[in-house]
Amino acid sequence: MSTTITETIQTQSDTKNYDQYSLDKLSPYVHPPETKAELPWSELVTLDLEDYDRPGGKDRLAKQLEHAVHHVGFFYVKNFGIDQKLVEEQFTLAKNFFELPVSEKEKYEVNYAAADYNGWRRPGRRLQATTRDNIEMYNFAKFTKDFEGKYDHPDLLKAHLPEIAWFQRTLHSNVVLPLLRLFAIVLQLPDEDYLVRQHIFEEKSEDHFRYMLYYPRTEEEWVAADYGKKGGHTDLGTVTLLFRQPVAGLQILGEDGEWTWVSAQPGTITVNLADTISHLTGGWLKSSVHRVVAPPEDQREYNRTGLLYFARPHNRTVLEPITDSPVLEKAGVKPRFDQLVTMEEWVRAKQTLQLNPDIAAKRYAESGDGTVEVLAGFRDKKYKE
Ligand SMILES: O=C(O)CCC(=O)C(=O)O
Ligand SMILES: [Fe+2]
Repeated sequence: MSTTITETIQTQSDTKNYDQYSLDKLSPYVHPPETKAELPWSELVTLDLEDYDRPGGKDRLAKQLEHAVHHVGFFYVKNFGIDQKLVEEQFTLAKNFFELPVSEKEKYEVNYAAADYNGWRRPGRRLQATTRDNIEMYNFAKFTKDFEGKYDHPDLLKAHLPEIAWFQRTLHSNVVLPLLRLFAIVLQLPDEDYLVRQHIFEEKSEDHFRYMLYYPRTEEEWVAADYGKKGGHTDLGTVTLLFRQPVAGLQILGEDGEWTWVSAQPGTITVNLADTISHLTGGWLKSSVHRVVAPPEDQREYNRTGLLYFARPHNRTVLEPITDSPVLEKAGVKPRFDQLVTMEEWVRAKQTLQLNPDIAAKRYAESGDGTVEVLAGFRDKKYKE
């Protein structure tokens, strides 16, 4: 089934001559140098996914995760079965995409009003303190039958859709699904595949793969943006995968109320748990608050390029706490909504706020207490510092 889609994409690509976009003709992405600054780094565990298929490996990894998923919400994975060269190629595609003229990129612009994330999101739509954001993105929906023909792409990316589709699908099978089995083991679910079955790649869900770019700012601009310190948020899906890149900026809010910096461990993906997995466990699995702040001074001049994958359950999933987990039962977790809510409703509600800053600002102003009701009694809050 998967190959059919990939083959279709391949056939579509082949009807046109995309020679000029072959990787050897693109300007290669080069990682900026690492910072020499001494920063308070987060202490995160690293899961070696090579251990997953060895005897006893899953239990060992689940043990290693126990604290991280309940108290921290962030960890690294390594040895996830994607050649580093293919990762570098995705960075190169991202770089070359962002270098296209605006007149080309805006043909693929996100439909903000429809709360549709996929496509190109232009920088500067969101207010950050007293200035505009410096972030540009391009999101790819899953390459599955539900989205076939729905989104067009610039030729540069069309020339590489088979690789992009493969990359996205492989992240799902090599990282997301194994992690969901490990979470099930941590929760002591009788069925290790319980969460996996809510995340079947071929079924309709809003997972997406993203190229992201943070533009450098002058000192004046950083002052106006409050150094990004007010950008604390949680992500809306199941887990977010963030490829290693060296420009520091990502910070996590710890249980002690202190922000620490996520470091760039070569060959890793940084994983954070997000809202949906938290909803499914009544908050027991931690959707961690994080933000991206001004890089240390020796890295301020560089573009900060990101490759991310956002995993989400099927749209029809009901976001109630799982009932057959002894761990959740013992903790006495409660539903986080005051009525039954599906993933589709949750995505629309939270994405409407994320994509339409004016609507979000108005609703925060109306509530007056720094929080906003996203859906059915569940509230998000603004982090001031
Ligand atoms: O770029 C990063 O390091 C994190 C980005 C992020 O938090 C997000 O896109 O939700
Ligand atoms: Fe985030």
